[in-house]
Amino acid sequence: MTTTVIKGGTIVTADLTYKADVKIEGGVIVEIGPNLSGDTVLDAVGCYVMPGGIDPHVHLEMPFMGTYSADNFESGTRAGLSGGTTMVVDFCLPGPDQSLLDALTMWDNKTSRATADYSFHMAITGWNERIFDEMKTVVQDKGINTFKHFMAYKGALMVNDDEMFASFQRCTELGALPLVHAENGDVVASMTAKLLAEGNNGPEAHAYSRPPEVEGEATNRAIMLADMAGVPLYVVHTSCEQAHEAIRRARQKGMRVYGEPLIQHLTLDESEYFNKDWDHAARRVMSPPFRNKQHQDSLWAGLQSGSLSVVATDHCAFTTEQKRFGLDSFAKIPNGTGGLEDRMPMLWTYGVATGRLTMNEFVAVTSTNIAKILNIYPKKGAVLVGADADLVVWDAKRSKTISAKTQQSSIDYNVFEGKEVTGLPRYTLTRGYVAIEEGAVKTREGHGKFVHREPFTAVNKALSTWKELVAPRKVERTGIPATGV
Ligand SMILES: NC(=O)NCCC(=O)O
Ligand SMILES: [Zn+2]
Ligand SMILES: [Zn+2]
Repeated sequence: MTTTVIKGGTIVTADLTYKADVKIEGGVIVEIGPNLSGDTVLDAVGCYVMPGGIDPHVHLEMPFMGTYSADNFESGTRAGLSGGTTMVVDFCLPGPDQSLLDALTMWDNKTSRATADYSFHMAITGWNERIFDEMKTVVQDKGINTFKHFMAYKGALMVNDDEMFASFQRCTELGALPLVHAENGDVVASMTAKLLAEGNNGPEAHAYSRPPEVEGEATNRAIMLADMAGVPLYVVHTSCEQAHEAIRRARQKGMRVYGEPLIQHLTLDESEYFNKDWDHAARRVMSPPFRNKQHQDSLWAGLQSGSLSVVATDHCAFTTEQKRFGLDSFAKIPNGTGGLEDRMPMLWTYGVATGRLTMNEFVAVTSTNIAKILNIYPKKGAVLVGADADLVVWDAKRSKTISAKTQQSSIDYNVFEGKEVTGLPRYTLTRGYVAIEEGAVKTREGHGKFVHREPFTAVNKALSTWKELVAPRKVERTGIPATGV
């Protein structure tokens, strides 16, 4: 078997920075040390060698709001690799009354052209005995240990508290981790109707219909339900202080709750919605919406202090033409933005280069933390012997101006258009294959493989042991007074 050596670089992991070469054979790391040699040598002098990024929140070819998100598993994973992301996790969304397993077959069928590894979260969009039963198959046979719950999108993907609580309890039994999109869907529906009735139909009203309180309330509710079910919780796209506060408080009380801010919320603010150009504003419509600077500061602080764990993208890209479905009503603008290609360079530029994050924290929040949360560490998220050679050779001096004209995503704009980023891959390797080389795209369609994820043991077991210890117990009494005396 041929070998590849990444030579002369500085390895940066979530907890270490040191000079060493990395030798790869058969798609995995086989040796780390000085003066290694191999059949192919990749020059990493002056660069950092880091675990490839993992984006745990993407929607490729997602059926949503009467259309499909524009990037598929080929263009989406190609965009990811181009920016240093070597694995994505998409969401399998069963339709009303659809079997989870049938939905999974549909999602499997979308992936044949994936250029990087991927996995799925399974969405729970209703509740019945079949879902209860199939969750076990999903976890034990299909390699999926995460279940997503939408607390918003009333009349579509949304589940109610009783359904969500039942699913959380099932997650406890199965060693699975529930995820929530935390916005109060009833309140959003009511505010949307009011805004439209008052003639507020532009994209800016999307933000008015989903204030931070809507997110804070739902985040807190989900945390309380998870605590009562005795299960950890992962909150996707945490965008504001109210939601962050709920997560912070829960973590201080010892609860295992993970928060995931998006690169968009960290770097773009609500002023985008007041742009006079309808297309500009509509292209940035996503849920939750962009917030103000105070909320952004809160998210950065969360990443620094560890109360927030992961930076994702929620990549769900719609073309301008698709966004125009909502010309007469913001409620019909497909929700979602792109970001897969830009997450790592944007976070490096606005995080590491500004001193807000260390390089090791960068690796933690783009790769290692989520690998641990998803139970795929150290196969992914690590530079260790035996780990998959999903690696990025990061050139902190390489720069570019983000532009839709040169991006990999198939849409016709980029929400980060015009931003100067410094810090880009020199090479991106997916299981040892060099897919990106000095900006040249050499991705291989069909190279990407499904990443099987085993159920959780440690945290779920600890929580259920504790729950059992403090479970309600009937007090056996003697000398009970006779009735009627
Ligand atoms: N976030 C968004 O606006 N679109 C994608 C679906 C979701 O994650 O809520
Ligand atoms: Zn969402
Ligand atoms: Zn999403």
